[in-house]
Amino acid sequence: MPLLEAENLSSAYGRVPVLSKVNLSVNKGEVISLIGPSGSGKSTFLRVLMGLLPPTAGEVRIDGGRIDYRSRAQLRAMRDRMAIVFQQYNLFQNMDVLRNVTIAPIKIKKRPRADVEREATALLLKVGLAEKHHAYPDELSGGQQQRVAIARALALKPEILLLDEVTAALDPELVTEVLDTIRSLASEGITMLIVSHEMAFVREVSTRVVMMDKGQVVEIGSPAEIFGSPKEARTREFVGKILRH
Ligand SMILES: Nc1ncnc2c1ncn2[C@@H]1O[C@H](COP(=O)(O)OP(=O)(O)OP(=O)(O)O)[C@@H](O)[C@H]1O
Repeated sequence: MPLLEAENLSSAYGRVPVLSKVNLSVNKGEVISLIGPSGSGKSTFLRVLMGLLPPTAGEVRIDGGRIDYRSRAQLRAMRDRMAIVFQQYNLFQNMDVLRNVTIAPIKIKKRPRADVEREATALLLKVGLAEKHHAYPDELSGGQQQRVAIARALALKPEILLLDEVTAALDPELVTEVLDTIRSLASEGITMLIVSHEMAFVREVSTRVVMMDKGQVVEIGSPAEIFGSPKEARTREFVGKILRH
């Protein structure tokens, strides 16, 4: 059974429709990338999956169970199984790196500090920041801050990690270090949904690629299919434009 499914999922900001009948199923261990033109609804799709925006039609299922977006308990349970990292890393400026990573598991999940700090140390090593436990965000580069944000998300032990254009705000020379971190998470088998404009990276790391346009899923395929022999004209056009860049 898929870990996460969206079936005929539609959503809107107020009266403006943004997602229209989106279907996707995500199996455990998959790395699925969402691509498509600006404004095609990729971020909105992640927001609905994270429970930040309700569907207007259709449904989301986790382990086969339909999420009732009117139930606070169900939303909380859903968010407990996922973590999202945004383009803006939004670290707590008045806390050092270790505290940024440990605060939610300690304060919200009420887990023992010693366990959480031990895990955080391992996570900071994994994202290449073992030396930076006691640095403050303003002492770090954008790439380092984004890696702290990824460690902070992983500290919540999500079953699915959602990454929303996490390298888009970074200077080009800092993008690689963040992509390297994501690549190593992918090789560990963490289930991920990625929105990214880094097409070479998407092609390399994804198990499947979802092409979106105007709030709809246009095509889903392997990276080789989507980038090498897309079936749909809109995919061909988008991929062609991007690859010519
Ligand atoms: N908070 C909001 N309120 C109203 N409309 C919004 C809001 N956020 C996004 N939109 C609109 O919803 C549509 C889809 O936006 P979304 O951010 O999901 O697209 P995207 O594919 O992620 O684009 P990008 O690659 O530029 O981030 C766009 O037309 C956008 O203007």
